[in-house]
Amino acid sequence: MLLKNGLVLYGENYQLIRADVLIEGSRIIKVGRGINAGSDVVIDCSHSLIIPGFVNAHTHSPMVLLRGLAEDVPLMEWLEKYIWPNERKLGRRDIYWGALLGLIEMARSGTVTFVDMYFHMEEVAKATMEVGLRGFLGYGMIDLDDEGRRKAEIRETEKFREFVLKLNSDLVNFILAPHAPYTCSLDCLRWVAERSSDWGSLVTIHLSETKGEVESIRKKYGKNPTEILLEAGLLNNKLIVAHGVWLSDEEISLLSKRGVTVAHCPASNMKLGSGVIRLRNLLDSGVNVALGTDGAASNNTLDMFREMRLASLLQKVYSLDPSIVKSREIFRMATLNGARALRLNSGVIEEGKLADIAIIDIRKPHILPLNDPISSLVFSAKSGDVDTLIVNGEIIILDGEFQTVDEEKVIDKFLGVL
Ligand SMILES: CSC[C@H]1O[C@@H](n2cnc3c(O)ncnc32)[C@H](O)[C@@H]1O
Ligand SMILES: [Zn+2]
Repeated sequence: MLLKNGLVLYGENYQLIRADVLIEGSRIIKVGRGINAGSDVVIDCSHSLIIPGFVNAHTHSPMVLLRGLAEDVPLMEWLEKYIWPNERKLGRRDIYWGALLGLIEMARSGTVTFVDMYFHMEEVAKATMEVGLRGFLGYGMIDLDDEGRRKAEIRETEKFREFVLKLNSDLVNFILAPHAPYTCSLDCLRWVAERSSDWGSLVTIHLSETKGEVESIRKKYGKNPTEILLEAGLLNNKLIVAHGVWLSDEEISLLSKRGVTVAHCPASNMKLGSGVIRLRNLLDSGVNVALGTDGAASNNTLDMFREMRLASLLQKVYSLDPSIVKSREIFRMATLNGARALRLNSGVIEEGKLADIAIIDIRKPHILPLNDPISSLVFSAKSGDVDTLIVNGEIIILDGEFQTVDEEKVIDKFLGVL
C-alpha cells in the first residue's frame, strides 16, 4: 500500500515532511519522496496529514451502553448506586453490541489500539476482530475479599486467556485486569503478579483515583495504594495503572524506578470530580504517562483528540501556567507512550514500525492554516476528522467509510433501542 504525497509527522521528533509512505504487510517499510513501488493500493494524501494512530491506554468499551446514565456524582456513588446495578443486567449480546459501538467510535477518532477491562470479554474480542482494531483485553476481576469469589474470578481469567490463545490473532491480546486495590484482596493481587510472571502477561489496574480510595486503603492496610501493589509483587514494567491522581512524591518515584506506566484519564477525573493528576511531576520523574478515555459513562466519549485537549488545558488552568506541559508531550502520551507500555513497535511514523496510522484531511476551516500541526491535532482536530485509518497494515476506514464493519447496522441497532 502506498500513501502518496502526504504531510507526514515523521519520527519521534514529529518533523513535518512532504513524503510518501510505503506499507508492506503490517509494517511501514519506506518513507520518502517519489516512491514508485507498483503498489496494489495507492491513497492520495496530498491534502492530508499522516500521523501515528492513537493508543487509548484505559477504557471499558462496552460502557457506551451506560453513556449519560449516571451524571454529576462522585466515583463511589457512581459505581455503587448507578453503574454496578446496571452492569448486573447486561448480558453477552449487550456487551457485544456495546463493544462494537465503542470500537466504531474509537476508530472514527483515530484510535488504533486500546486497553479494555470489563466482563464477557469474549464478546469484546469478537467485536475487536470484526472492526479490526488492536485490543489488549482483560477480564476485570473483583473479589471483595471473598475466597469463593476470588476462585470464580481466577477461573474467568484463565478461561478468557485460553479463549484469546485459541484465537491466535495479531489484533487480540490478553492482559490481566484486577479492578483496583479496594475491590481486590491482596491474595488476588498476588495471584495476578504470579501469573503475569509465568505467562509474561501485561497487567492493568485502577490506582489512586480518588482521595477516598487512598484514605480507605490507608485505613485497611496502613499503607498507600502503590505500596500494596509493591507488596503484591505487581510493580514492574508490565503494569499499567489507570488514573494515578493522588500519588505522593514517594509513590511517583517508586513508579518511575519500577518502569510502571500511568494511563491518565483527564475527562473522567474531571467529570467524577476525582482530582488533578500531578502530570509535570510524573513526566519529570521519568514515569511513562499514556492517555486513556476511561469508559463512556464517565467521559462521555471515547475521543482521543478531546482527551489530549482536556489533558493539556487541565494542567494549564490548574497550575496557572500555560507552559506547564507542551502539546508534543501530550501528543506523545496519546501515541508513543501508550505503544511503549504495550511493548508495541509502533506509535510513530518511521521505517520498520507497525503500520498503525491515521490520515486526516486538513481541508477543514477549524484546522487551517496549519501553522503548527501538533497544536492543530491537540487543540483543533476532533473525532470525525480522521478520513482513513490503517491498523496493522489493513484499511479500517477509507475516505470516511468503514471497510470492515457495517457501521449503519450498528447505529440502527441503537436507534431501535429508542
Ligand atoms: C472490573 S473492571 C470493570 C469495572 O470497572 C468499572 N469502572 C469503570 N470506570 C471506572 C473508574 O474510573 N474507576 C473505577 N472503576 C471503574 C466498571 O464500571 C466496571 O464495573
Ligand atoms: Zn476505568
